[in-house]
Amino acid sequence: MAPQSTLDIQAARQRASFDPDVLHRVLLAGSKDPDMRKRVAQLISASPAFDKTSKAYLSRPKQIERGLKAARDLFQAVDEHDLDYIEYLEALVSLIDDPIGLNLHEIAFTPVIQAQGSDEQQAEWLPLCYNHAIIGCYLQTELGHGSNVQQLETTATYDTKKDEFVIHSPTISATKWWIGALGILSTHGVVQARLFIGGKDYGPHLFIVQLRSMKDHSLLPGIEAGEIGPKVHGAMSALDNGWARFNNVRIPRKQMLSRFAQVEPSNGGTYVKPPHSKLSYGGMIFIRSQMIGNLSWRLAKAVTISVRYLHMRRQFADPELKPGEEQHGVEKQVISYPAVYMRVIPQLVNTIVFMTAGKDMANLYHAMSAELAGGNTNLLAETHAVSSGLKTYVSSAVVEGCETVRRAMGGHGFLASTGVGRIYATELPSATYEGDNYILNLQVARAALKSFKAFVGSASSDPKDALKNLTASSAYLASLAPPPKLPLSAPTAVKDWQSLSLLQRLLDLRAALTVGRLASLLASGRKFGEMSWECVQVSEAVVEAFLAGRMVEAIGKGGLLTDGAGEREKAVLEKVVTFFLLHRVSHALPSLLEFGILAPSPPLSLSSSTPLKQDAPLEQLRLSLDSVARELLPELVGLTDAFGFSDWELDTTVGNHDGAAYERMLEKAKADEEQNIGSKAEQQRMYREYIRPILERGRKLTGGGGDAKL
Ligand SMILES: Cc1cc2nc3c(=O)[nH]c(=O)nc-3n(C[C@H](O)[C@H](O)[C@H](O)COP(=O)(O)OP(=O)(O)OC[C@H]3O[C@@H](n4cnc5c(N)ncnc54)[C@H](O)[C@@H]3O)c2cc1C
Repeated sequence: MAPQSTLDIQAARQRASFDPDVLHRVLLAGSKDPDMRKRVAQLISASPAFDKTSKAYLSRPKQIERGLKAARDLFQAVDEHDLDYIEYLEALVSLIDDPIGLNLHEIAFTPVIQAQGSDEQQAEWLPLCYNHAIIGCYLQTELGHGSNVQQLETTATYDTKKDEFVIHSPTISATKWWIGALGILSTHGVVQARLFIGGKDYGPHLFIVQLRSMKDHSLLPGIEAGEIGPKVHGAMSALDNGWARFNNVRIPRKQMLSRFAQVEPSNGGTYVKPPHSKLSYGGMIFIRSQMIGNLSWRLAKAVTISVRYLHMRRQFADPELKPGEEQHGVEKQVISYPAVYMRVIPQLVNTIVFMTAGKDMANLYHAMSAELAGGNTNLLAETHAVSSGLKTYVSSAVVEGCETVRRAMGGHGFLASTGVGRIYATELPSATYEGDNYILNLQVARAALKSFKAFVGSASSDPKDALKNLTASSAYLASLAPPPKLPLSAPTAVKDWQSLSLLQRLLDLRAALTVGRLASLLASGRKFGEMSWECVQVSEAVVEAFLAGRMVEAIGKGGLLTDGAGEREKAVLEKVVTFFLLHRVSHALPSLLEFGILAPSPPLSLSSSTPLKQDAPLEQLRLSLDSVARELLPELVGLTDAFGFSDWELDTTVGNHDGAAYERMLEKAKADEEQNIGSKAEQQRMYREYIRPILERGRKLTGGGGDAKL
C-alpha cells in the first residue's frame, strides 16, 4: 500500500480538469521547445558530474570548485552529445540551478559585445566568445558607485601618441566590485569607464580589457583582482563575484565598443556621438528582458514543491464533523485552509502571468533589436519602459512569492532539503542587480509621466490622435477618454465581478489616476527627486495595468495562452487570469477608493449580532475572489505538473512527483549523517570533548545525582 502522502497527491492529480501535458506545451510555446528541454534535462541529470546530493555540505572553496567543474563538464556533455547553442544555454541557465560564473559570459559579456560592438569588433570577438576561447565578465559597478552609473570613477584616457586607452582606478571607491565571474574564472571583461580625450570627460563608455594571461591565467600587469567573499544565506556560492583595480592598463583604441559612440584618431582624438543617447542601454535591456521569463520558471519550481507538499500535509480534523460522518477524525490537507490557499494560489497564478509576460518581453526585445539594426530607435523608449517595469515588478514578486510558499509549508519549509529556501536565496539579489528595483521605479514613473502629459495634452484637442499614439505600456490611459463618470457602478453579484473587461478597466483607471496624482504633485511645486516613495506606487499601478491588458489579450483568440490549448486548458487558464485580475483589484482597493473610482461601502454596524450585509459590492468582490480560488483548488497539482519539472530539477525531499515526502526526509537525514555531523568516531570525539564535560560538571553540581539515571 502506497503511503498516505502518495495517495493524496495521486487523488489531487486526478482532480485536474485538463491535460497537464497539453498545458505544458502552451506554457512553453514561443519560448522553449518542450522536447528539447526534456532531452537535455535527461542527459544532464544522468551525468554524475551534475549530482546535487552533497551540495549543501560543501565549504566555499569546494562550492567554487563545483561550479568550475560543472562548467568544464558541461562542455564535455556539449561535445559528447553534440548539443547546439540553445541546448547548451538551456542546460547552463535553467537546468544547472546554481548560477555559475559561465552564466555571466552568456548573459552579460557576449550580449554586450553583440549589442555594442561594431561589425569589425563582432567579427573579431564573437567567435572567441561563442567557442569559449575567452571567458568574460561585465565590470560596471564600483565600490562607491552602483545605481548612479554616470558617477563611475574608473577612467579610460585616450593616448593620442600610442592610439591607446589607459584604463585606471584613481581611488579606492573606483574599485570594480560585485563582478560575477571575475573572482577566478574570467580571462576578459567589458569595463565601464569614463572616457577622457584631451582632458575632456565624455562620461562612461565600454572597453574590452584582457584581465588574465591566456598562458597561465595569472592577472596581467597593472591589474589587481580577487573574490569579494560569501553572500547572504550562503547563496550563489558557486559564483565567483570579484573585485578589480586597474593601474594604467593600456588597451588598443579598437577595444572601445564602438557600434554607436566612437573615438577617431584625427585631431588628437575626435569623439563621434551616438545617434541616440539611450542606445548604450541596449545591453541592460537584453539582460532584463531575459530575466522576466527566467524568474517565472524559478517561482514555478518553488510553487511546485510547496503545492505538492501542502496537498500531502495534513493537520487537524474538522471539529464540526460528528462521529459517523465521512472524514470524521481524519486530518485535513492543509491546502484546504483559506489561510493557506490564499497565500499560495496568488503565487501559482503569478507564475503563469510572468511566464506569459516573459514571452511578451522577449518578442518586444527582438522587434526592437531588428529595428535598431536598421538604425530605427522608435521602439527603444517603449522597450526600456516595459523591461524596467516588468523587471522591478516580477523580481520583487518572485522573491516575495518564494518566501510566501516556503512559509506556507510550516517547519519543513525551513529545512534546506525542502529546496524552496535555496531558490529564494538565489533569486533574492534579482531585486538589486540589473537595476535596483527602487531606481527602476523612478524610471517607470518618469516614462509614465511623459506619456500622461502627452496624452492629456492632445486628448482635449484631438482624442483620436491621442489614442492612436498610445503604446502597450501606456494603453491604460485610454480609460481617460472619454473622461469617466466616477465612481463606477460596482457589481453586486459574485459572477459580475469576474468580468475581465471590468477588472481591466479598474486597473487602468487606477494606473491613470495614480500617474495623474504624481503629475499634480509636480504641478503643485513638489520636486520629482523628493517623490521616490510615490514612484513605487506609480510603478506598481502602471505595471499591473500593463499586465492586465496583456493577460486579457493572451487569453483571447489566438493569444499567448490560447494558441495550442484545448477547451479544457482554456477554461482553467481563464480562471487563472480572472484570479490574477481579481486579486490585483482587491489589492488596489485603497487607491480605487482614494481616487473615487469605486464608492466605499456603507459604515459597518458596530453590533456583533447584526449579520453582515453580503450584497455590498466590496463584499461581493471578496466572495468572488474566494469563489475563483475554490474553483482553482482542484486544479493546483495539475497546474504544477504542467510546469513539467523532473524530480532531479526540483531537488527536494518534499515536492517529488510521487508525494512520498516523509520517507525521503528520513532517508536523506540517515544517508547524510556523516556529511552532516561527522563520522561515528567524530561524533564520539565531540561527545568526549564538549558534551561530556558539561554533563560531568552538572552532575558534580547536583552531587552526582544524575548517575542514578544512567
Ligand atoms: C548578486 C549580485 C551580482 C552582481 N553582479 C554584477 C556584475 O556582474 N557586474 C556589475 O557591474 N555589477 C554587478 N552587481 C552590482 C549591481 O548591479 C548593483 O548592486 C546595483 O546596480 C545596485 O547598486 P548599489 O548596490 O550600488 O546600490 P545603491 O545605488 O547604492 O543603492 C542603495 C539604496 O539606495 C537607493 N537609492 C539610490 N539612489 C536612489 C534615488 N535616486 N532615489 C531613491 N532611492 C535611491 C536604492 O534603491 C537602494 O535601496 C551585482 C550585484 C549583486 C547583488
